[in-house]
Amino acid sequence: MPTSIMKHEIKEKYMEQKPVVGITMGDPCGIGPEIIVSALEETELHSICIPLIIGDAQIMQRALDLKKSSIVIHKINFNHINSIHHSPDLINVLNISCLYAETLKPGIPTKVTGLAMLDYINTAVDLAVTGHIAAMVTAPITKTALKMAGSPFHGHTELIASRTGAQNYAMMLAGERLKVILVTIHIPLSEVTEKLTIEKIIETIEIAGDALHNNFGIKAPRIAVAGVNPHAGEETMFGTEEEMIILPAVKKAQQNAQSRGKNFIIEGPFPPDTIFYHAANGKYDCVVCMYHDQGLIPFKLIHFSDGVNTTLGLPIIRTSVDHGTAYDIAWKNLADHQSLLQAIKMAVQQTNHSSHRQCLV
Ligand SMILES: NC(=O)C1=CN([C@@H]2O[C@H](COP(=O)(O)OP(=O)(O)OC[C@H]3O[C@@H](n4cnc5c(N)ncnc54)[C@H](O)[C@@H]3O)[C@@H](O)[C@H]2O)C=CC1
Ligand SMILES: NCC(=O)COP(=O)(O)O
Repeated sequence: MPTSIMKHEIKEKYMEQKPVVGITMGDPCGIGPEIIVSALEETELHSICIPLIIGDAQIMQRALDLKKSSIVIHKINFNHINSIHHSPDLINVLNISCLYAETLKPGIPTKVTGLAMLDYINTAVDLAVTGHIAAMVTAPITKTALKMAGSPFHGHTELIASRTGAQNYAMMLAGERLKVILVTIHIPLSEVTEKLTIEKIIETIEIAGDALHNNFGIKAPRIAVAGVNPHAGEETMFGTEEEMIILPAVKKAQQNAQSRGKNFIIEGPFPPDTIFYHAANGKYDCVVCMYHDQGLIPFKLIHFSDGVNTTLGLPIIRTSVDHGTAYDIAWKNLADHQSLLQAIKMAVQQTNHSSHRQCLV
């Protein structure tokens, strides 16, 4: 057979194949299992990927019952990790825990559920690192349960970074209109200013620029850097962090971009009360935020239902819902699955854009 035809056939086959996306089940007492079922009922999802739920088959069955879904569980264990099926009528579950659905209380975190959540996340990371899945998507966990289970990590981000050995990583919340990236993540507000360093801000700006270019396909990313004080300090009247830390970081990041041939437009520090308005209206592709709520409050005002949380700077692809476990509505069939759907789509998109290993079955 001529080589050109063989190549064509191989390419055709490759195109038909879809990335396996591992979806961690999250907190069994929260909305994770039910939003996973709702997302998997969207047939469009099955045209772009093969979902593999990393969790608990019995809990997933209970979620299917809650949603009155006709999808059938295909239970997989570790020894048969490659026996994944591709059909919108079934749901592949890598059965990691055995939590006995009927004993779980919706909305009540426990050490046992915390340990299970940790297992799902660690397993997904390992599967991604070894190339068994192309990307991992996380359903929400409860940080208290993680703590009860003895984990030193505050959230997925820190845990996954540690397990993959990533040193320079950042949390980005991404939506169509607004993207924010955080210099500090899960720390008390009272510790924010002491944790801000020129190096950390430069690193976050550069992670943002690379991700906007490589993962989101933006040729010349426009990055706005927020101040931390009212009116960005206003000539040090309301704080010195802008003069002493943020402005030098912006200047150095601009120099680095120029000397490395990166087409980044980096500006700031800007007064935090107006910069999000400009970014959401198209002037910037991303706002670099000094602390968690500075970025997440404007982000969730715009993107609560369809926003995606993604960890950048990892050797694997990880996206997540932007919301938490919503204990107040858990197991009541009220939760919106749009954020999870977008997170899965973004993970697939990142497998197409990035140099991360593709996993296809
Ligand atoms: N990706 C993750 O694993 C995240 C975990 N968390 C954790 O979740 C737990 C609860 O956090 P909260 O601050 O209460 O935030 P939350 O996002 O769980 O809930 C806040 C409000 O939004 C509503 N809500 C959240 N998601 C919804 C959805 N999909 N559909 C409809 N309504 C929804 C809830 O009912 C509640 O009224 C905490 O332990 C927190 O640390 C919070 C954010 C992200
Ligand atoms: N607000 C974002 C959040 O708490 C999620 O954190 P992580 O679990 O993705 O690290």
